[in-house]
Amino acid sequence: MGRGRRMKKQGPPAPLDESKITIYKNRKAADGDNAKAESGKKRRRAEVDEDEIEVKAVPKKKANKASNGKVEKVAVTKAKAKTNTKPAEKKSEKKKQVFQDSDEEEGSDEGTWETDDDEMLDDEFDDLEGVSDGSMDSQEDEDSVLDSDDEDHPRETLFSEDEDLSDAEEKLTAANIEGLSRKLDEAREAEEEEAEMELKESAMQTNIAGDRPDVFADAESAAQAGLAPDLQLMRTRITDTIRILGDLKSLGQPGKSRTDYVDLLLKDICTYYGYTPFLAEKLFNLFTPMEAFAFFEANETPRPVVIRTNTLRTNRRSLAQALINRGVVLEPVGKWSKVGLQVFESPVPLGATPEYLAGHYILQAASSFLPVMALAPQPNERVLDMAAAPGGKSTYISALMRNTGCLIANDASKPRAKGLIGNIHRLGCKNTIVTNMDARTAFPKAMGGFDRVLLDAPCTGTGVISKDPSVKTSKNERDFLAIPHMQRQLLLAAIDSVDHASKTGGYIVYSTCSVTVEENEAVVQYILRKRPNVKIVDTGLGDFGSEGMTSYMGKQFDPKMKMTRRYFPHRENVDGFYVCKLKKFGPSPVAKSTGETATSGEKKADKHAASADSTDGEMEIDKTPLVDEDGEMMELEGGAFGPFEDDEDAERIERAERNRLRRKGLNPKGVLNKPKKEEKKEEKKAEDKKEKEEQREKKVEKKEKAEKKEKAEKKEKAEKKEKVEKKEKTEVKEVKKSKKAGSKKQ
Ligand SMILES: C[S@@+](CC[C@H](N)C(=O)[O-])C[C@H]1O[C@@H](n2cnc3c(N)ncnc32)[C@H](O)[C@@H]1O
Repeated sequence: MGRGRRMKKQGPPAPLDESKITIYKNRKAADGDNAKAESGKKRRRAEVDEDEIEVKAVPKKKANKASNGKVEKVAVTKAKAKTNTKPAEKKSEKKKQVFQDSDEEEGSDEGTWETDDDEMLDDEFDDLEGVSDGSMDSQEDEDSVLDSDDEDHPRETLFSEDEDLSDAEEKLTAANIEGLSRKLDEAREAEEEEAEMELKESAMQTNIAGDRPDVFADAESAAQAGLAPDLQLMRTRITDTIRILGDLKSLGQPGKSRTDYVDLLLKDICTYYGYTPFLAEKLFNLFTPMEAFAFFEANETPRPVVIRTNTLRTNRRSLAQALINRGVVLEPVGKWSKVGLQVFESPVPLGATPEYLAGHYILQAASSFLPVMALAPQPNERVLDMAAAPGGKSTYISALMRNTGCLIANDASKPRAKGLIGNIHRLGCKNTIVTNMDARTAFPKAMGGFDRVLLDAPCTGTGVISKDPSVKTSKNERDFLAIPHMQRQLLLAAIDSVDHASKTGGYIVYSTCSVTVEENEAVVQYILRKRPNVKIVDTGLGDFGSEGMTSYMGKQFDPKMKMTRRYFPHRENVDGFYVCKLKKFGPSPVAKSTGETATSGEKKADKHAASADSTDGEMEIDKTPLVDEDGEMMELEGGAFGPFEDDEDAERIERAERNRLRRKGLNPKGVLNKPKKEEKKEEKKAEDKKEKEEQREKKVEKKEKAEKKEKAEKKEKAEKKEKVEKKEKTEVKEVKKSKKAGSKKQ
């Protein structure tokens, strides 16, 4: 799992600039060499002291030999060979067994491990405290993660009391300062050298040294040649175009506008990375050209493998110790979490170890810890996880609640709900009830009054393209209308299911694994308008991640949108994610037609509001100004940003559908009307069929009745006949008897 060794530590990034991109490329080019060099290096291994958990550095081979009695061959994934490797080829680098998807796995039942509960729980709750304190890790030098120089960074400290490697690695002592600075100098020199080489190389390829690069001529000649695109040249053109866009005045061709360059860049991005023009543009618009490039690049590499310690069964130190004993190379995921472990290398499949089967951990992307940390569920609360399968977040919630109170883990998909049940059993969550309902209509009708609700909404998945590259081509205009529509309905139901008077909570966390504004800030903006009884509050996730957007493409959002958090693969080296925390401070508004007032009982009001809003969107909103807990007027409308109306949505969806058909070369009228005619025909057919069936049923009934009657008549006849025969027989007998008696007398 050499690739794991190359993985960047998860944490805030260094600022992006052009040189960063060059470095990025160099790093890739150098990966091959580095990987080789590294395989020869000493590897991290550990031995665990009986009393104290200590991780000691042992040469890899030696450690393996010690544990297995022979030298194990440690798989080293080949680093990407060249910077110009086609992304599709890069992806063919299949994940190893160790990357098994926890979604699929239904675990065995509870294990028999006994752990020190207090210790585990303290560990976990320290974590939350740390989060709300806002103490976040700063970006750590990649080298500090990848290199395990035994002398400079004694591994004893890895899982020592504070459970954090980074502290130990960052600590300078008189003894190691010289070694450390020499190492840094060497690394910088090597990097500079490589950057220079790279520049020379790319200048040679395009003959642009010192000139205004003519990327258009380059593209044209490539098109004229009629050959398959040269990906190496295309990549160079992409970086050149980005460079030109950064200084159009001095680098741009006369007569060419910014739009011309952006169009060319988007075209190249579509070809190079394999996106549809629609999605490429949508994602490109989120960033500066240079950052967009970094984002598209990051989508081509897998994120680090992370496991979450299940504190209901063990603690992170014990788990790390057990896995290290199996030859797994790992380290804490970062200061921001005390339950996450980043796995660099594993000779055993992580989804099949005895610890896994005993429910000591779950394979879970680091970013998906964040919504649960923001939710901060407390022991003895009533919590709802609206879209819970396969249960990564539900099981974490349950652990934070220390298996007390009650967690409703709901999912609309039955097969996925089965996987959820499996994980809940394996991880030993005893405070959890699984339900299988459409949350849009089920909550709060079926259940309400929760202290906290998590809505980890179904989304387009633009944050997890590295895991599911099909998103690049499968998500269209229609999806970006229909999915946000569903997200809004779900979020309204989530809000209405919360008890605003909860003594401990009253919070809703909304999250998606998508980076688009339509699914994130725009959804939140919509519900702020529809539910003036909620406000955005701090997620408690500190500085990790970036602020939510307060404006986008000329639209303004609520200024508090800044408090929501965004995470990106190229910035934090985690899956793309969005987290928003809301506080409900009053009952949900009610429909005026009912004459019900907001004071007539919150649960009743919420229930009504949800059913009205979630189903038909016809509800009238009580616009009575609301003040927040501090007596301040709420900012509700989010400036110039227009409302999202359901009717408008329907129209947009129809328009998108018409465009889709036109693009396919079909006549929308013909196609869209056809189903209506066919629908009528079908309806008629169905009616006829039903009628026929009814007639047939009647016939059968009649027949059955006739048969019954006939049977009864036959029976009656037979009985009568029998009676007559019996009577005749007795008469004959009597006659005979009397005859006999007469003859005796004579
Ligand atoms: C992003 S996934 C949830 C992942 C989950 N929170 C976890 O951490 O494992 C979204 C889930 O929403 C479910 N879903 C989709 N529509 C739903 C609805 N109307 N009501 C409830 N669940 C829904 C899907 O079946 C899917 O499992």
